[in-house]
Amino acid sequence: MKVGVPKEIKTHEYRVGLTPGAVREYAAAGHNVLVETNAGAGIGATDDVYRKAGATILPSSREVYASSDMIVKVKEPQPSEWVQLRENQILFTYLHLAPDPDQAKGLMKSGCTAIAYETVTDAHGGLPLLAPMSEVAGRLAIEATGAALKRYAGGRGLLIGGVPGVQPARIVVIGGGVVGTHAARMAAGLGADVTVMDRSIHRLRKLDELFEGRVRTRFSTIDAVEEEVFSADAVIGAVLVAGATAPKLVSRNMLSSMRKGSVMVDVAIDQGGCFETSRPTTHADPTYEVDGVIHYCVANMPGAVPLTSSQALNNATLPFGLALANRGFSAVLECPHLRSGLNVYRGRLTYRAVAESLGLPFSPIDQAAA
Ligand SMILES: NC(=O)C1=CN([C@@H]2O[C@H](COP(=O)(O)OP(=O)(O)OC[C@H]3O[C@@H](n4cnc5c(N)ncnc54)[C@H](O)[C@@H]3O)[C@@H](O)[C@H]2O)C=CC1
Ligand SMILES: CC(=O)C(=O)O
Ligand SMILES: [Mg+2]
Repeated sequence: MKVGVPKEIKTHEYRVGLTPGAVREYAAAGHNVLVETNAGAGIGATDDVYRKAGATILPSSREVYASSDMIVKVKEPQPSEWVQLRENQILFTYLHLAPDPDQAKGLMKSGCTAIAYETVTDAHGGLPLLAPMSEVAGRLAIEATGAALKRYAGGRGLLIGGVPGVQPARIVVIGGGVVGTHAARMAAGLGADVTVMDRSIHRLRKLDELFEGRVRTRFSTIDAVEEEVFSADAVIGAVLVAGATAPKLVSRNMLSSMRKGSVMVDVAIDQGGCFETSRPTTHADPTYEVDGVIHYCVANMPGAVPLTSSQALNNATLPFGLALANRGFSAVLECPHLRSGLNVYRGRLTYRAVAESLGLPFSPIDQAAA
């Protein structure tokens, strides 16, 4: 199969769909990998490094889209990319369609077969292609918190861990999955006073065992969220209902009872965000203020550390990408985990939570592919 890797064009997105190491694996399996010139610049991988790994370098994304049977990316295609996708072409990347009707319609119109990393499943009930970037984003969320809490950035002027004799920051993490666990680990490691909230008692039990008393856990009800948020110096939004728009757990009204200069980091922003006042921001201008509360809502946080992130992402995507390259659409029909990844097929939405969030018709894959 011809596998295309365009350069990412989202603002400050430095990751790349296939690292040179992954290209070597595809080439060894007999595939022809077409890489846009400079696609690996953000991770310091030159065109020559890609050539040595077995890739053919093409001068622009136009040639890559025109010549490839499958496109492997990181971020959702931008409008200039929707129009280059076509029927029978496989798109393998993050999509986050639920809060993005234009993207969904763009992909439907293209006729392509779009598999979203974030809804591919594994045998343990996890999301193996979301997990590595959630690990990165969870850890970065605490770095973002530390930066935003600084006085010159508009924050309260608190050091996350305090110092002996002075209390640390109170950090509340809503959602105790992968992002939440990694945020809690970083925050506790810095000496913060950390509470993780979740609707899953199973997750709370796991976290209680994992952190051995260094992190408090709390079942997430409306009352409990209110109480925790009002006394927090920072709130991390880390909830997910796979494929669907994130539930809004912190309302605009609640902000007026929060401390001025406190910080809200909405990692769930790529699914629309779990705070009513969240709107997507970029690494170029990551924060804004509402009612004296600093908001950080960058939708591609791992793009800031592309060396770590591209490697971690490729480790996870490689077996699925190779299955797609080896068997084409049959891999989707045969593998239940890739099947869960299918969001758009020949103009139809094939993921129920996405269709419901967008208020558009849902077509089960068997019906869409019949
Ligand atoms: N902004 C960025 O750059 C990135 C954003 N993300 C996003 O972060 C979010 C979280 O991802 P993961 O941690 O991997 O998901 P996950 O599925 O591992 O964890 C989500 C947790 O939220 C909990 N939850 C669901 N509804 C809840 C509610 N109403 N109240 C409290 N808890 C609730 C679930 O029980 C689960 O434990 C996703 O939207 C993901 O796309 C992930 C990576 C990068
Ligand atoms: C998960 C995601 O949206 C990202 O890594 O940018
Ligand atoms: Mg994102």
